[in-house]
Amino acid sequence: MLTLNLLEPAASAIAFERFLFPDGQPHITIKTESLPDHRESCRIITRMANANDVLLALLVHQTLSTLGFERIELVISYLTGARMDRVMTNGEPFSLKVIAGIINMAGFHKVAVFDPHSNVSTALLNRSHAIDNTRFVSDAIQNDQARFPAGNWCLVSPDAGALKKVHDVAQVIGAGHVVECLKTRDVKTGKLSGFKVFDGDLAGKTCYIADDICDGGGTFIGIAGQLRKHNAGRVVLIVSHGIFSKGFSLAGIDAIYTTDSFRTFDSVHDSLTVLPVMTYLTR
Ligand SMILES: O=P(O)(O)OC[C@H]1O[C@H](OP(=O)(O)OP(=O)(O)O)[C@H](O)[C@@H]1O
Repeated sequence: MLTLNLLEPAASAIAFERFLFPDGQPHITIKTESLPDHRESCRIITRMANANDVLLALLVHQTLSTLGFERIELVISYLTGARMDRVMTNGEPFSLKVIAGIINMAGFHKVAVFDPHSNVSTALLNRSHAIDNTRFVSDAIQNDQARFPAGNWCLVSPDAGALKKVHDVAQVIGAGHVVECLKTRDVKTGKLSGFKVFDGDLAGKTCYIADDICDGGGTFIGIAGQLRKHNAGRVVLIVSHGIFSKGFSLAGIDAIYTTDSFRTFDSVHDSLTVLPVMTYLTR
């Protein structure tokens, strides 16, 4: 399908130029000479890491629609607001509902979201589906084992939110052992506590923690500390969306695998491997 690729402009079949006006407003000019005469369907691929990304996708939709495209699909590598999938505390917004409402107004024919935080994203976005993290997690484990051959290994679910997804991944990739963990986040302060590992002696197994997002990394530092108490071997973090707001050095984590779904990485830290998200967005 004809694609306008905001993630990788050089690979975009529909050519464009994008820039910011001096007041910060995003803008785009589509090179109409790159468009076919027959304009039926097309797809926009983008990250929605902030409000300007959301606005730009809507501007692109409006432009393509004006240029004659009837079926316009949207592929989102990272969806801002996906973590605010409920009203956390009285007086706070249900951000995901607001953002989904804005995207819905554009009337995309189909919307795909890479590893959304929860199924509330696809429940709120019209005609949407999730692209799961199975292929990414599988690639990360293969990549890691090629570099550090591991005898025994297990998949780790760091908290209740990740549990179902980790079991789904384990089934597809044939992971025999899933370690279930818990943490508690005080939604008023963001403070983490109560890290628990519901398993016995891990006997030096390599532990692959799989989750959607690493923000500050507190979840994974806390769980890695507990895994070590259970005699874990290498502890490896596999997260679809790497924010790394407090850097890439996470105590107790030996290696990190992520994608460029949320951000690009100018220089890559020794322990960090970035797999291109584009590989997982289209089949
Ligand atoms: O790197 P960190 O700063 O620790 O944040 C990352 C964690 O936060 C998110 O879950 P969240 O704590 O929002 O819990 P939830 O699954 O209950 O929504 C995410 O799924 C990770 O588990």
